[in-house]
Amino acid sequence: MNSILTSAQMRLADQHTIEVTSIASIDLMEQASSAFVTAVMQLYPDKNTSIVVCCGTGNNGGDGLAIARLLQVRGYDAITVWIARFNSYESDDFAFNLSRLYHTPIAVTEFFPADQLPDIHQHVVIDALLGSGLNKPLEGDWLRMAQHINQANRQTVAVDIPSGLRADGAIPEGEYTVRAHEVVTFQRPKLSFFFPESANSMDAFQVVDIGLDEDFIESLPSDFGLVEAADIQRIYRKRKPFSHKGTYGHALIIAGSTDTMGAALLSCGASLYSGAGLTSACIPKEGLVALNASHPEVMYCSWADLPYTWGSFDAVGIGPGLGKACDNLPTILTYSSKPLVVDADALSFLGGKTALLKQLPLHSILTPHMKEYDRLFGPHGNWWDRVQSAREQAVALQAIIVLKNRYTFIVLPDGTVRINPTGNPAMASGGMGDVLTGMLVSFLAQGYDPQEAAVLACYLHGAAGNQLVAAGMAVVPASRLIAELPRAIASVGI
Ligand SMILES: NC(=O)C1=CN([C@@H]2O[C@H](COP(=O)(O)OP(=O)(O)OC[C@H]3O[C@@H](n4cnc5c(N)ncnc54)[C@H](O)[C@@H]3O)[C@@H](O)[C@H]2O)[C@H](O)CC1
Ligand SMILES: [K+]
Repeated sequence: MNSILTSAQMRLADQHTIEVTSIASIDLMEQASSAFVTAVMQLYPDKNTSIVVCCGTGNNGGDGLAIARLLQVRGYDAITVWIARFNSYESDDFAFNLSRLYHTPIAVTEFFPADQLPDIHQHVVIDALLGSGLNKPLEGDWLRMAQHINQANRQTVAVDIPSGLRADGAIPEGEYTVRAHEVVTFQRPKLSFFFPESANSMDAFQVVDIGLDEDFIESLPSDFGLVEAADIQRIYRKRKPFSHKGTYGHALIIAGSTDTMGAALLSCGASLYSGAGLTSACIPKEGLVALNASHPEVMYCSWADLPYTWGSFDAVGIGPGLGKACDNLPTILTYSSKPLVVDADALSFLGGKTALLKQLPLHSILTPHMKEYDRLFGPHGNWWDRVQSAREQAVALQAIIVLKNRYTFIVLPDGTVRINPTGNPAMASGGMGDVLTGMLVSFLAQGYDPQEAAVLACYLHGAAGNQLVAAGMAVVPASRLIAELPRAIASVGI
């Protein structure tokens, strides 16, 4: 897992690296700028590309000055530098890099107020106004400069973070920032990149290594970690050579109603294709023909039989398309001390029912999207607050909350958060959540503990979607994703 640091922790890592590896801070800036330039050269290989580097006077601006010089050294000869001199502050490394720049042919223009800014005719803008040192919203000259950059509508690449975007904490609605097509960020992604509100500030980001001490970074306590392929390799257990259906558990999906049988079928299919030894469906009888036609391997279990058969299931998921039958949830909760996967209609049913929520078996997995989450635990004005609330609820309920989005937040019972990086907009369509539920139940049935199952299911769900997009699909329907799951699993190990 790649821990994600707050801006204060990033500064610590910066200072630590300077002290322990005895690298001077100006040289660390040079390393960061060099890594940035390598990324820019890949984005814009044509050395005739005209570029304006807009610099503040702190270390983000210092990076900008070094980037301009290094680009010129590497053959880019249409470089212009603008400096936003909106106050008297300048960092030492900014000042040093400015003195270096005067030995180059690069044109430097300093702007005192921001109202004399010339039109931007360059092809690319490099945004080095403000970085992780941001401590208040953009206003006055800074705001005008950011507006000027955005109105020019050029290819914009931000250094470390779009100017005006905070690295962590709530992003207030309408907060103005430079809008970057690409952010080349140093050493670790910033937490705010994973929050939907950052979509107003950036299209994409890439992380470049600038040589900070990785051991130190990983030793810092962090509440947020980014799931990596290596985590999945560690969690995933290959199927055993002498094994049979009993080895991989029995999953039960309680789902579907006359009008919403598809949700049940998708969950059952996902359980089957994620490798559960057996999958049973507790669905209305009207769904049997469809179930047999779509997934003949899946068995049927009636509501009446549930009390007697309950003990034979290794894992149970409840909710997709369940409709009115959610009324049975309180009874179901009396059957089991095994963790449940609770999704969709079952989550809506639990909304406001605090006593019932507390009866959920320990380490149950709740899989709300934003609206379901707010229905469960009350409205939230922004994603930061929602995630903080999910951390409190996960601790209080000793549950795992899988808060679904472009980057799904997997909130663990100790209050820490794993951020899932896989998935893509081609997957944004109905039924995807039902598939995730089936996968979660399947991995639980196979003996993964709930935290492992949550990380594994979210990652492979997105990975399957990514594989289909890589194979040329612009849109990925949920039923197609199911068929891809075995291949996504195979990419981890057979
Ligand atoms: N992480 C690392 O190890 C490295 C980071 N580098 C770069 O350094 C910046 C952070 O630099 P810093 O000097 O701390 O802050 P900024 O340049 O972001 O800001 C300068 C200064 O501006 C003031 N300020 C903050 N917010 C506002 C505002 N809204 N309006 C006006 N003024 C504002 C405040 O006083 C700040 O101190 C990081 O992003 C990287 O780009 C290193 O170069 C390499 C190592
Ligand atoms: K910036």
